[in-house]
Amino acid sequence: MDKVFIEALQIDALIGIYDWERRIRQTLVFDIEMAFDNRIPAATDAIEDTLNYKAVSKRVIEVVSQSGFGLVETLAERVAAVIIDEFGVQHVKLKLSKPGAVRGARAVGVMIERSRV
Ligand SMILES: Nc1nc2c(c(=O)[nH]1)N=C([C@H](O)[C@@H](O)CO)CN2
Repeated sequence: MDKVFIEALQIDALIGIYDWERRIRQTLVFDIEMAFDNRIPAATDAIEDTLNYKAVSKRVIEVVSQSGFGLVETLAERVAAVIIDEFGVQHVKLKLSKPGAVRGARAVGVMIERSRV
């Protein structure tokens, strides 16, 4: 299946389980792959026929900026659900990285894949 992707989308959010994390905003990084049949927009050359990565990015920024979960797992699940429910995506692969959360690691986080049921 073809994909539409968003790579290294950086968004500041309230995230984390520790007290000090509840008082600051941290930069999270999202890599998102969304299944989509690109032959349709390729035939029409019309933005209306695409899965618009700008529109998805804007909505993800909105959701993440307004969120305040403890775990990255919870936030990843919420973002995947929004992409599937609001943009009609059949399958999404999402990597949520939390850079600098663990000393010695460039980033930690989660990778999930979810499908429309
Ligand atoms: N699997 C997870 N492990 C941890 C998380 C998390 O969200 N998922 N969060 C933390 C802390 O918030 C950490 O990021 C602070 O450095 C620890 N482990």
